[in-house]
Amino acid sequence: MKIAIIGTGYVGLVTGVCLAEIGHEVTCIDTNLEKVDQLKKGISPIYEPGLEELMEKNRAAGRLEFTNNSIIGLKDQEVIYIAVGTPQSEDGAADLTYVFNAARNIGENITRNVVVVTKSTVPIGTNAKVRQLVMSNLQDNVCAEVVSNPEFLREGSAIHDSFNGDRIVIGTDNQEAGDIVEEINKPFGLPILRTSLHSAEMIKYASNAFLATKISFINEIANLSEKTNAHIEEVAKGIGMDSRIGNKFLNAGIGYGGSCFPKDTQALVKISEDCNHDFHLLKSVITINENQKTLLVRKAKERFGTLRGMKVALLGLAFKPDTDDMREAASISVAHELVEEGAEVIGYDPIAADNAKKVLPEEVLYADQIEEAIKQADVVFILTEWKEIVEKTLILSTLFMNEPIIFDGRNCYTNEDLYNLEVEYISVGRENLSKIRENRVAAVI
Ligand SMILES: NC(=O)C1=CN([C@@H]2O[C@H](COP(=O)(O)OP(=O)(O)OC[C@H]3O[C@@H](n4cnc5c(N)ncnc54)[C@H](O)[C@@H]3O)[C@@H](O)[C@H]2O)C=CC1
Ligand SMILES: O=C(O)[C@H]1O[C@H](OP(=O)(O)OP(=O)(O)OC[C@H]2O[C@@H](n3ccc(=O)[nH]c3=O)[C@H](O)[C@@H]2O)[C@H](O)[C@@H](O)[C@@H]1O
Repeated sequence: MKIAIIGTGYVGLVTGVCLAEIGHEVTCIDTNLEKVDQLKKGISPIYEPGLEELMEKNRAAGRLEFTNNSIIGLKDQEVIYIAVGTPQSEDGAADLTYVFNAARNIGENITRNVVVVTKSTVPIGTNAKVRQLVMSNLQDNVCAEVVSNPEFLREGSAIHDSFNGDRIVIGTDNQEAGDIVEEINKPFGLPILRTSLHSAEMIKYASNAFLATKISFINEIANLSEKTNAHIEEVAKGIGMDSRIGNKFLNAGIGYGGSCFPKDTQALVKISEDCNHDFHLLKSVITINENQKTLLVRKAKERFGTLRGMKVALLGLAFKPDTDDMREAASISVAHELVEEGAEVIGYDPIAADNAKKVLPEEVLYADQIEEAIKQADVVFILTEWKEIVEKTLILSTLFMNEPIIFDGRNCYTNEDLYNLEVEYISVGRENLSKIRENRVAAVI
């Protein structure tokens, strides 16, 4: 099938690469000339293990190309995907400017009947507006039908998720258009759910809101576990063994960040307000998450009294491992609070440091190596559980710090990992593990 994709950001690129991999002829269009030039040279604008290799394989096979010219890109296409950004506007709503521009662009440039497939996360009712916009901008005597096909991939494992996801949702009020999109997706071999347009749009927001709720819930249980001497990993394991609850997304820590959970939860609150519905639960999820981001700063202040003049190494700056994405990363809130408290901040991230420099306070210094960050530090904060950070932090802190002290926002270590090491270790939702060790040692003596 001949397919165009409007918007070659993260989702557009991954969608294009995966559709080409299953045999379709794909043209990815983007208005950002610099991005298109990079892509034509085989350079992905996003860090994701394996993405560039798959992109190159399909470009070489002639199934994948990139352009910033939508007249050429949209000509003779049978199916056009919209994968442009839907960022958060000031009032919390999804900003649909890019989606509506893409819809107008489609209307102006299509030369045959098309199916327009929306991958972007959009509020309920948006796809109907997309169809109206396409139809009211047509230059030729052609027609367009719309299908909502929300995306559920995770950053850092997007290619894997596309071939191993739990479901593909195809929402449309036009049976024939839905059949075409179903046919396109069959080679992925995943369960396909057909729904109405509105239900598909709602499924995407409800999925992200539910996952965010799970995280805020486990974080509240973690905060309570600290006050009641329970151990959050044991608690999470115990509740997760109930198949009705499930064991995923129960990792307590310093909250969720990224390009989607924060903006999509805000957008769903705004969608609710617009229907005169007060979504109490989701508003609490957002508030809990905001508080959780700076939990380590509060713990450090409690431990030291003041952080003024202390050198704090922030290990891991991206919102999660295996990505260079800094959008809504906890490190932003943590670095701002630390600078306000008068601490000196040394940031380290294996991949995201360049992006971090654009969003962290200018007072933050950066280390090129994890060793360098830890050597300079009085205190270490773990913010992102990169493999390198988990493997090296504990041992390097004991080697290079006079009085090693680690505040771990991602619960990377167990009591066994700390065994025999002279390090003070403070994590989330667990009794101070180093204290447990001290008590055991005292008991033995
Ligand atoms: N990033 C993620 O992990 C996921 C994102 N989504 C949703 O997918 C959508 C896209 O997200 P990202 O890929 O992260 O966005 P992004 O911001 O990385 O990329 C959007 C791209 O669209 C381009 N663009 C904007 N208007 C255009 C136009 N009229 N014509 C051609 N190109 C245009 C921009 O230059 C940019 O390259 C959003 O609605 C997001 O909520 C859904 C699931 C996962
Ligand atoms: O709509 C989207 O953009 C995507 O948002 C998330 O994907 P992503 O943001 O890439 O990353 P996740 O792996 O879901 O992690 C999000 C945040 O939650 C945090 N998290 C995750 C899981 C957990 O148990 N605890 C926890 O704190 C992570 O550290 C991270 O900051 C969803 O998982 C995807 O299904 C969805 O398509």
